[in-house]
Amino acid sequence: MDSDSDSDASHVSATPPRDSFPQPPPRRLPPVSRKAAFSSSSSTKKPKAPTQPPPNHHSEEAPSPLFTNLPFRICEPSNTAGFSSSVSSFSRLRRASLRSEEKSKSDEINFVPEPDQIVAIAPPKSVIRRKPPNLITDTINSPPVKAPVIRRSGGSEGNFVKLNLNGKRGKKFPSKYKGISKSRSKYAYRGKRYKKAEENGEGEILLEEEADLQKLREEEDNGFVSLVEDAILEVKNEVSDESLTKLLNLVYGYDSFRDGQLQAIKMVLGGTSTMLVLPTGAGKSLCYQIPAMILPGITLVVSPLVSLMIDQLKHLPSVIKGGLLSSSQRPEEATETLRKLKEGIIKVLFVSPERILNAEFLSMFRMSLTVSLVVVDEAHCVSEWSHNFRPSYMRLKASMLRSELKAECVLAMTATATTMTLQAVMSALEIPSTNLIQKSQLRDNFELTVSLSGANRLKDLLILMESPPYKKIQSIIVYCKFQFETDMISKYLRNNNIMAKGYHSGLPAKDRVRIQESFCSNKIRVVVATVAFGMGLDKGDVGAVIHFSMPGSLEEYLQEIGRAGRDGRLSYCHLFYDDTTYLKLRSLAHSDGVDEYAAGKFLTHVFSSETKQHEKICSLVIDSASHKFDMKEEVMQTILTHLELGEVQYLRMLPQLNVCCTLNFHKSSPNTLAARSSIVAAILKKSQVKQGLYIFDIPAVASSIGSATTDVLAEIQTLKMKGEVTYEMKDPAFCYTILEFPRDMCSLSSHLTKWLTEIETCKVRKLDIMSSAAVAAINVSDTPELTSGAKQTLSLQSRISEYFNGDENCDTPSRTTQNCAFLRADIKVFLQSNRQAKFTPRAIARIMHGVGSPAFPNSIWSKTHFWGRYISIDFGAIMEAAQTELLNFVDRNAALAI
Ligand SMILES: Nc1ncnc2c1ncn2[C@@H]1O[C@H](COP(=O)(O)OP(=O)(O)OP(=O)(O)O)[C@@H](O)[C@H]1O
Repeated sequence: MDSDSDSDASHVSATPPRDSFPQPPPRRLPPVSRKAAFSSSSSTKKPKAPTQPPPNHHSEEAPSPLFTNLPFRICEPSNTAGFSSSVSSFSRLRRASLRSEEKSKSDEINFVPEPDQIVAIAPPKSVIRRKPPNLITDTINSPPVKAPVIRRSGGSEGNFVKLNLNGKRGKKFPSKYKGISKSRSKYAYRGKRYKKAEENGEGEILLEEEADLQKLREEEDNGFVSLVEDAILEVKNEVSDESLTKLLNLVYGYDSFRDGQLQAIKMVLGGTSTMLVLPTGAGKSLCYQIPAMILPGITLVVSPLVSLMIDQLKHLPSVIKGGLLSSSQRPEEATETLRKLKEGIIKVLFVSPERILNAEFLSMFRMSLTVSLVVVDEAHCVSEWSHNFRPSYMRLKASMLRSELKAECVLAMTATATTMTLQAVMSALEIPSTNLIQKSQLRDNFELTVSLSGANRLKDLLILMESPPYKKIQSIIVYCKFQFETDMISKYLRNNNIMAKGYHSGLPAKDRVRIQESFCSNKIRVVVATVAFGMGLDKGDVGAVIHFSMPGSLEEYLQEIGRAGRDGRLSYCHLFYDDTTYLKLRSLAHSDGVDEYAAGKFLTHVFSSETKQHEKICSLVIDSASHKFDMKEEVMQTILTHLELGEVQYLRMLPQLNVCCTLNFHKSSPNTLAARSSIVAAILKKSQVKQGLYIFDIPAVASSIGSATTDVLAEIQTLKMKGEVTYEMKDPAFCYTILEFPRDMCSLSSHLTKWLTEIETCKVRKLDIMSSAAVAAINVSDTPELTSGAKQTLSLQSRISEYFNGDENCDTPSRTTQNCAFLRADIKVFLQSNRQAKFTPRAIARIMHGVGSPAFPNSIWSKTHFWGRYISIDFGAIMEAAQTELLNFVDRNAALAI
């Protein structure tokens, strides 16, 4: 997304259409009933108190008179019934920006979960409640007893991830255990007492006192650990509701499981691969954390974003030791984690999909480690029909997990999957349909409203935020689509005395961490963010999520509103809808599409005759290939991954590399070094010498002597350390070795194009469905018995339910038109005035939609007055018209040439 992820597509510009759509009349906004968001599992439920409405995030107030001028009106929530969810239960290829998020974060990650650094001690009673991070359910009837938890001096939390960006070690995240800070300040005070006491000659007495205290602490630590051990043993002896609830209570302080948790935990403990669909904030993490305590081997958790992994690691209870491995980690960090894994210190390992099947990782598992459970978090990423397909998730096919990791049990978890996505995920992970646990995908503590927004959306936002209930809400996220919008909106809000900060993946990691922390500690009231903010964010008291721009799909909408109301209280989600944003997003949805012609050219290059040597290391320089085939980097990567992980394994991907190296010899002569090293000899043989500098292609050198590229890199690094050489590397490239040549290149390229076109169509359909749900909510008919907020909520709830449970492929009306009288004439003029360029129908359609591509970048093509002119005409229709005009153009020129 990364999103993580979080691409926010702001690199692509699209000009607004000349003709805007006629806009439906403005509607009014909402009230709704209040209801607790979660229900606990039946077996462990305490007798429920009569249903209480969830408390609001604001104090109630009459609607502001300001609202009379608005295109919408916000009413106070009433106790209207009908809020119970009848609902059961991004396909942008966002790898580049997800990677950039991973890269930028990698330098900041410093994993230091020392064993036994934190020890929580329990009172000598049998039931201790750890501080529950979030008191969500109405099932937690009694206030948790505070455990007298003490952290050993100098220790850190069990799974604390250091992001020591401001140099204030250990102050980045608030302690999970409030008691800890108290005890720390007690010791700080004791330290002062020591100084004084030493001065008074009483030092020895105090030292004795301290030793006693230390002993007591250790005894208490051991007390808690042994209590947990006993509870684990009890579950091992008999997996029952009682034994599991006891463990839950002891470790997390919760009285009961939420709906779906107990069932999932029991299935996993029974070794049954399970697909778990629970809404955002429902507590999916607990469904692998508890089994991880009980199962004998390691629990591997595959996560799409490093930021998400850090977050999950941070939130592991201290009794579960965790670790993290990602491709963006520094080698020392990875080595340290691997050491801890080998020593059995780590019980839960978070790993990126890229790392999970890497050779070093696998060899370790084959030799000594047992995997009891593989957890596929955000499992929708496995499917190309999801809103957030990650090609690297294709590595997680059950057959590969079985053969490579000997993993028998898989737990796949998501909050947002349509029936089609679920089927694809379950089939890839070989989870039988009977092993599906699916609860409503939408929590019922949301008031969902939509209003039509015109040219002055900023003003609309301000009016909304200054009106009840938003006025009194302490914690708000405003989502927008483009990075520049985050700065613009947050500045506007600040100028209007609302404490707001912008957040997007382009910000330095340090700033992102600071903003998230300030938001979590309520120093910032509003974060204005792109999709980069939020995944996994577990801040209980976010009271409102406002969509300044519409999301690209109902899945994205659900994920983003899912940041609100995680404490179970009624929360408010408002969406500003406008046709301009819808059309811009629709155009962008076409930016990853590929024509058969381009796919064929690409495949021919990948399997070019030069590379017809098995096990030869081939490379594809990203920039030049991207320009040559007019394909974005992430699209090329998707195709290569498909060639590696599809039905036939045509190639094996190798780590990406800067392939062109320029070497300067300083001390010994090149020949002297070549006599000592076969790698240097190969370098001399394969180099072009320019002005005394040796320029060579690393994969070519490695292939010539049957070595790996990493060996060549290691050799030149060693020479550099000895002062023998200096070097520079450029041209990042995909590297691969060919395992099998396609027998029929044409059918392979047509198969690939069909697949990529289906993904493109799916993405556009998701956007149309989102738009249609928003417009339906705006147009919801007036019925006197319900307030407009309640009606809009019901309308959106039913659309969401239909979408996630029904047929996603059903026809959804598009808000684009099929043709325009001047289109073909304009394409003709465009071709005549740009005779020098070689266009494809897709390239012309992109220009007419105002979408840049590697070969036709905005920086150049946005200057033509055709740029974005036909954004409201269906992309496919423009491609067809362009195809006809291109053929006419070629015929005409051929005739002229004769
Ligand atoms: N049985 C329970 N009782 C009370 N609180 C719980 C329970 N289980 C989990 N929680 C709390 O619910 C919150 C959300 O949990 P978690 O982060 O696992 O949700 P999630 O389902 O993974 O959400 P998302 O999909 O948005 O990441 C956490 O603060 C967690 O401690």
